[in-house]
Amino acid sequence: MSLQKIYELIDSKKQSYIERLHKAVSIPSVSADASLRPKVVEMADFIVSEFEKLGAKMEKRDIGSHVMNGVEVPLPPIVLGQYGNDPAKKTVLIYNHYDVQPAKKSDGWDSEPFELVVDEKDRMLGRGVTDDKGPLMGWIANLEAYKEAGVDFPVNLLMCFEGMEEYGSEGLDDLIVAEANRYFKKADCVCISDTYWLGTRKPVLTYGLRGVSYFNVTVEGPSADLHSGVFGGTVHEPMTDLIAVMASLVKPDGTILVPGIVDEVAPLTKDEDKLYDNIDYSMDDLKQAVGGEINVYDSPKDTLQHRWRYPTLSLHGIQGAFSESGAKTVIPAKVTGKFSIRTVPNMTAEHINKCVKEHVEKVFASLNSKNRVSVECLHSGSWWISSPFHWHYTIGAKAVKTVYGVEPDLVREGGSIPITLTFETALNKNVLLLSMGRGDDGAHSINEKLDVENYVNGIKLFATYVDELSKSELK
Ligand SMILES: C[C@H](N)C(=O)N[C@@H](Cc1c[nH]cn1)C(=O)O
Ligand SMILES: [Zn+2]
Ligand SMILES: [Zn+2]
Repeated sequence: MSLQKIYELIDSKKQSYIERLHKAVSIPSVSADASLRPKVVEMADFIVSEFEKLGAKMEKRDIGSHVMNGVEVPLPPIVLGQYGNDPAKKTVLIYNHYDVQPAKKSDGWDSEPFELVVDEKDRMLGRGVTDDKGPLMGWIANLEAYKEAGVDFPVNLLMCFEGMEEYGSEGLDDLIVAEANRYFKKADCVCISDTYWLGTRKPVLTYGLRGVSYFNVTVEGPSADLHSGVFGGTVHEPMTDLIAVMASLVKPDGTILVPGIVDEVAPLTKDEDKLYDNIDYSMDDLKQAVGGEINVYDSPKDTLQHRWRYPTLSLHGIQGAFSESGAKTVIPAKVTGKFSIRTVPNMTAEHINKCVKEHVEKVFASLNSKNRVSVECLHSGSWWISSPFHWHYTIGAKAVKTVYGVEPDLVREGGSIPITLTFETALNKNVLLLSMGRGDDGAHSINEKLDVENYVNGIKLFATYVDELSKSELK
């Protein structure tokens, strides 16, 4: 009965939830841009103030600084929080991130990325709406809904929000390990909402993530950019060398060409293969999500296996290269290629680093260039895999069934949340990934969106999840 009251209240407060997300989106908390670091801190302050208004005890933990492009920059704080401390109640630790990927209107957005708009299809557009400000605002709305409905919040909440997830979660590991038996001691389980449904129709529970190792490969030679008419063909050009190195990493069909990378990949067993048989996903879902018929594999099974359980290597960009419109005839003096490898069980960061370094140096040597090359791993985070048959997933599935009327699909995610494994191992507690947005939300892309329906139902899902957790025997 009280859940029904909360659902009605959530429905009636929809507009105010959209307004709160609007405010959050208007703070460009881009962790990868050092000049926007004050905005990341402003976002932390916004979260603290919203939770404090509801009576939560919040604090900001300073975790020092890091070096970005040769400059020392303060890291944004980790926001910790506590709501309720009743020994008779269960305690869940929630994690979200308040930083976002970079975005510029000129990337191809139809609207200003840092101004939330609701379109005619009732979709909210703006950077971070689905990744991960919508889910974070969803938790605030959940607390608020219980309070306004006059219903006692059924569990104790511990909170951990970071502002560096999109940049390798720097500094968070140490804090979690240090606080595992202090701030986080009472946690019975961990809930992370930073993933998406597989498609657009069916809710999911996510029990696996890939890891990520992100690399810079830099080629430099001349002391300054050169005129290509004067020097072209008479000097070794860094960009030509870099393109040769980048092209040696991966085939157009996605096959990784770095020797040794796949050596540690766990073989696919028959039982694991069967898990892919009944998942609600079609080639059309892929086409819709990417906006074109550009599939490498012809079956959903192969597509999902290459998203979830095989490594992939993607090329992201070249820093220092001419990239404006027009026709500048320059030979760039120093260029840095960026690529990442998504990792899976049982790959290790050490082995990947070694393989990449050896390969790049070998390919570069074969070019007989007089330029210099260097390789750097910017960050690496581990893959994570759990059991979807744990009691925590059972209550998550019950909550999904209550809100959506269907059993969730049990899925893995091709993306990475580097801190998940740290939570699981340091706290020795189960982690559940509870998704709010849909597979076509366009996280990290232009026109990132979150359907208002998913936002509202996501808030109801959080409300139902804490209710189910309060009734659970934790086994
Ligand atoms: C799945 C999650 N919402 C996400 O987007 N994670 C990022 C993490 C990351 C790592 N390096 C940079 N960002 C991702 O998977 O790309
Ligand atoms: Zn995210
Ligand atoms: Zn992200």
